[in-house]
This record gives sequence, C-alpha cells and structure tokens, in this order.
Amino acid sequence: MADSSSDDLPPDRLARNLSLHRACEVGDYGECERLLKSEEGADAWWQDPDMLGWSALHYAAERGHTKLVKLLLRRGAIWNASDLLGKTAAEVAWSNNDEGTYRAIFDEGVRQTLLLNLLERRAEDASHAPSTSRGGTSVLQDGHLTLSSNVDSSHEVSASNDAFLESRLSFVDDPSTGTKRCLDVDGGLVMAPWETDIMALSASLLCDGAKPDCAVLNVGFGLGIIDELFQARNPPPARHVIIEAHPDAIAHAKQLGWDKRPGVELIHAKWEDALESLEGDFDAVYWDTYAQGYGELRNFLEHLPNLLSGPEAKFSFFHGLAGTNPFLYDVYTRVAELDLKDIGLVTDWHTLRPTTTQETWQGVVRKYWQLDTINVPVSKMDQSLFQ
Ligand SMILES: C[S@@+](CC[C@H](N)C(=O)[O-])C[C@H]1O[C@@H](n2cnc3c(N)ncnc32)[C@H](O)[C@@H]1O
Repeated sequence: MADSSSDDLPPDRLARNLSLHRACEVGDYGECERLLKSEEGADAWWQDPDMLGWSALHYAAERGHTKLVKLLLRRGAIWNASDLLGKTAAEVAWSNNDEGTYRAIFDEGVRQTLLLNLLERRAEDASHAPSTSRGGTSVLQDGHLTLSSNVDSSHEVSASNDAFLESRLSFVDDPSTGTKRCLDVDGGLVMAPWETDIMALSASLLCDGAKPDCAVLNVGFGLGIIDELFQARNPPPARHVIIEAHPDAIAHAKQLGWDKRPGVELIHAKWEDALESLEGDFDAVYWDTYAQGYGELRNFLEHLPNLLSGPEAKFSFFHGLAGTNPFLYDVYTRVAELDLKDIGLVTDWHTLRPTTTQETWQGVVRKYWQLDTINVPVSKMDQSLFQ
C-alpha cells in the first residue's frame, strides 16, 4: 500500500480524499471530476488505511463504474495498488465477473508496463536495477511493477543476478519426490521437480515436428530437467548447447556427465556474455534463468532473431513472472506477447495445471508459484512475413 497514513495528511486534504472515495462508491462522475481537477484536489492514488487500504480505484471497480475507473487512471490512480489483503482493484472487478472494468485496468497496466520497459531500456546503461522473477517475491521489485508486499526480499541473493552467481547453491533431496532440488543460500527454490510437467510441455512444444538433426539452445541448466527431456527425444538433437552461469550448477552438470555427452556443449558463462560469441542457427531456444526479471528476458529477446534458424524455429521461456498474483500474471503474459510481436514472433499460450503439494514448499523461503494454471508459451516467426 502507498505509504500515506491518514495522520500524515492535512485534515482538508484527507476530507477531499474521503469525498473522492464516497463519490467513487456512488458513481458520481461529475463530483469525481471536480474533486480531481482542482490544484488543491483529491489524490487519486490515496489508499485509506482505515478501510483495508482501499483506493478510489477499488471503490469504483467494486461498483462497476468503468468510466470512472478510466478517469481515475488518467488522473494518477495506481493501476496495481493492492489493499491490505493484497487485492488489486482489477481483482475486485474480476471477482464480480466485471470483465469491462477488469479490461480497463488491465489495458492501463499493459500500457504502463510497456512504457516503463522502454524507459528502463533507455536508462539501462545508467543504472541496472536488480530484478527478480523466479525465487524472489512474485511481486516484482524491478520497477516494472511495484505492488506493496509484506515480504521484503531485497536483501536476498535472488534480488541480484550477480549476488546470486557469487553465492552457494545446494542440491538436496526434494521432500515430495525424493529426487534432487536446487536451493539458493537463502532457501530460495532455484529449481524443483514439481516443474517437470512444465518442462515436458515446453520441450514438446519446441521440438515436436522439428527436423531429426535439430539444434537446441537451453539457457539455465538448473537440474537439467529440460535438457534430459531434449536428450530423450529420438533421435536426440544433433547439437545441444547449454549456457549456465553458476559454478555450482556447472559442477552439478559435470557430475551428471553433461560435459561428455555427444552433441552437447556445456558453456560456463552468463548468457549475456556467451551470446557475444555463440554461433547459432537454433531450431529451438529455451530461456529459464534465476534472479532475473522481465527486463532481462526483454534483453534476451533482442538476441533471438540472430539465434533462430528460420521461419520454423521456436522459442519458449518459463513464465513465472508475478506467479502469485493472477492479475499481474495476465499483464505480464500480454506484455511478453507484445514484446515478442515487436521482434516478429507470434506466440501461442498453452495452459497447464501444475501439481504442487505442501512438501513442495517445505524448507523453502517463499512460495513463488501460487496460481492454478501456468501459461507456457511457444513463439515462432510471423509466417505472414514470409508470404
Ligand atoms: C530455474 S533454473 C533452470 C531450470 C531448468 N530449466 C531445468 O529444467 O532444470 C535457472 C538456472 O539459470 C542459471 N542462471 C542464472 N542466471 C544466469 C545467467 N545470467 N546466465 C546463465 N544462466 C543463469 C541458474 O544458475 C540456474 O541454474
């Protein structure tokens, strides 16, 4: 929630903010316009700490006043502000089956996120903000989306790719399957067997129908689950490149013999560095790293056109961005789709209902996945560009 307790506000401003909330509740568009217009007006972003942290947007969304929702968004309402229970206005609309209002907030979220991504890319050289997707709170801390959260994970290694790569990993028994899982130094789950179904779907979306002597690139070894799935194909890929940056993950891969498998090239480097010298015409490319967020995925996309072998080549990635909040997850799905379109790729989303149990999260610092279904993408060059 925005940091503004009622005690901090002068009484007249507090009164105007409360009036705005009441006007939003009853759908008085004219009164809202009046309150928001004047220089001394109400704050569209203000959240009432005495009312569960609701904002004017929550009230307007709850009552289905779509036109008012749009007005508030134009006048500074925060599209992804959550109340004290963690609910955004869009989720309130969704729970009322109000698709129109949900859509209005969703569109604004996509617009703002794309804009922020663009600005961030321009400012990239000046400051490279740390970000998280896997491992960190699903509430992103990278400036793309800032939703208040009770969990402060900024001190954890998953908040910075460099800090993560300098810290130790442990490969330990997974309590739900007995096979291995990989944890970071803070107990963040880097990779675990519950994701095997997701990896299997991704591998089959990428490789079904590929030519027998295909070339695949996997970024991020983790437990090597998707790599095993690529190798299990008949015949296995003629060329199988794995880029992995963490020394402990490389050691684990070597222990499993990945450095000696025929056709496999195990590259110990950050993908950001490895791609500079990687010769590649890949038929399938998969991206799944850790302690990186949407900004890094977007940077990776810029390399994709050079990596893909041609119109039939495919790309996929682990979409865990905002994996604890269905609304933000939807926004990221759309933003990724638009960014992929920007580089000439068309994306199909396949949904999967992953199975997790209580044991999946035993001994783990945070449950980074809490949604019922995951969106698994497969992208291919827009065929209409070749006609
Ligand atoms: C979630 S795991 C990948 C899991 C894998 N898909 C599997 O099936 O087991 C993420 C991996 O990405 C690696 N990684 C993190 N940052 C990286 C970077 N900048 N470049 C390359 N690999 C990176 C981590 O060390 C980790 O091994």
